[in-house]
Amino acid sequence: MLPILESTDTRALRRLLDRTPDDHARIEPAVRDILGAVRTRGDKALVEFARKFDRLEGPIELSPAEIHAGAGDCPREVRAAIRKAARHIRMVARAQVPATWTKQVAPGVKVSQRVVPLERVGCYVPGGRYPLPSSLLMAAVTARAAGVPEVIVTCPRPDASVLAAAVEAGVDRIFQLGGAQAIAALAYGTATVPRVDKIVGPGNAYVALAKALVARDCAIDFFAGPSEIVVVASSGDPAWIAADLLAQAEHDVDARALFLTPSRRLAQQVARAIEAQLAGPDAQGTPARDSLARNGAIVVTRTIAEAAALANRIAPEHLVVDTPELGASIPVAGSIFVGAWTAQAAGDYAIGSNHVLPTSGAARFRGGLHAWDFVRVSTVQQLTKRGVALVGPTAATLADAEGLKLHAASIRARLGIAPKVGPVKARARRPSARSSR
Ligand SMILES: NC(=O)c1ccc[n+]([C@@H]2O[C@H](COP(=O)([O-])OP(=O)(O)OC[C@H]3O[C@@H](n4cnc5c(N)ncnc54)[C@H](O)[C@@H]3O)[C@@H](O)[C@H]2O)c1
Ligand SMILES: N[C@H](CO)Cc1c[nH]c[nH+]1
Ligand SMILES: [Zn+2]
Repeated sequence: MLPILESTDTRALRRLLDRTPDDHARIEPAVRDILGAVRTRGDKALVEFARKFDRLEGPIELSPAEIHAGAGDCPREVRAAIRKAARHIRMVARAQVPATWTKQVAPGVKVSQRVVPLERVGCYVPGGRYPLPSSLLMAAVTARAAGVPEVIVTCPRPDASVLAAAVEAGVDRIFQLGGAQAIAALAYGTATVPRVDKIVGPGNAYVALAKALVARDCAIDFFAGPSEIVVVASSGDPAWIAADLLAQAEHDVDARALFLTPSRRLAQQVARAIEAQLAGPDAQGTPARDSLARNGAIVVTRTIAEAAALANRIAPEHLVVDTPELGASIPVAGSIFVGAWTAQAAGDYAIGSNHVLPTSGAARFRGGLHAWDFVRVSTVQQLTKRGVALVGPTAATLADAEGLKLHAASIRARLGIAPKVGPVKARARRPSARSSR
């Protein structure tokens, strides 16, 4: 039975909150070794790791013919679902693309926002335990909606559904690579795998940590590791709450599922519902029981406000609440699911919102994958003679205040104030083409 903790039990609570489900320190040396090996030995190391961890047979890259043939093996109803989910994700992603605009700051002073897609992105698609075509759609459809011309996918074991999703999203190349080795290949490039501008997508602890370690050399989206869910509610159907918790626990033994409630009765009902559902056929052979035993809990709080404050401290990937007001009172979460009808797992697939989300507290500083992850937003500025006359003196005064005389001079030159010059030293005469003529 899932433990029911009291929020007044500060020791137990601290153990729960301080817990890092994906134990970075334990795996970091192995991840660093893999990154180093791929950096120095390229494809040779890639093939060794892919054979060792993912039983790769055949070449690393799938040909376009193999991709299309594989996609054709995907059942028709799954392909239709992929198409519909992609349509929703595309709709949301298109609405997210930042706008270009021009602002006349003052007469002759123009500032524009320019939005240019990244040139080549790498989407990591998990495939260790389950094939996740939905993760491919979330990353690649969004990249395409933002206008990225070259979209590359790595996936340790792409099955027919992943290949069908790749065709739907218009992916350019697929490499059968997983784990830290796939991340190293995308970040540094090898003879076979081209280096990308940015790596996006979720994965297990090895993948998420590898992304964090290459972030010095290659842009990444954010830390998107093992799944997390925090349900905060004082009312609701215990079986539905239990089902939402179990759904995320199903992903990984490192996944984390918590239920925070001021209602002791609901806490007990949810604990019983979890036990009943774990005994059912769908839960057999999944990591859900182990995941809950390691990282799951139900916490009975004194008030709903205390539960909300606790959730906010956790900064969960998925936050599920029973009312919109409660959702609004918890600003720190990757993605928020409101009301009993909003099955959180529907958002994993088909609502259109992105399921690639920050974990391990990364929701403190950002939300999920977004069209702006795939574009460069820069400003373009242009002054006329009148414009420089308007802003130039202000800029030059600030440059003087900073002691940056050459900054000031470069501006005043445009205001008709010639830069100060000193005596020019006579250069030693060297025989030159001109003097020898
Ligand atoms: N945060 C999000 O947005 C989000 C979305 C979807 C899935 N997820 C998470 O993605 C993860 C998917 O995990 P997965 O394992 O099924 O697939 P995965 O593709 O992420 O990881 C599989 C790879 O891990 C590597 N690996 C496994 N054991 C290793 C070891 N001992 N040493 C070195 N490398 C090793 C292998 O190379 C293998 O290819 C889950 O944790 C799930 O919760 C997160
Ligand atoms: N829940 C995952 C994000 O943590 C996304 C996913 C993909 N497939 C099923 N679920
Ligand atoms: Zn999920």
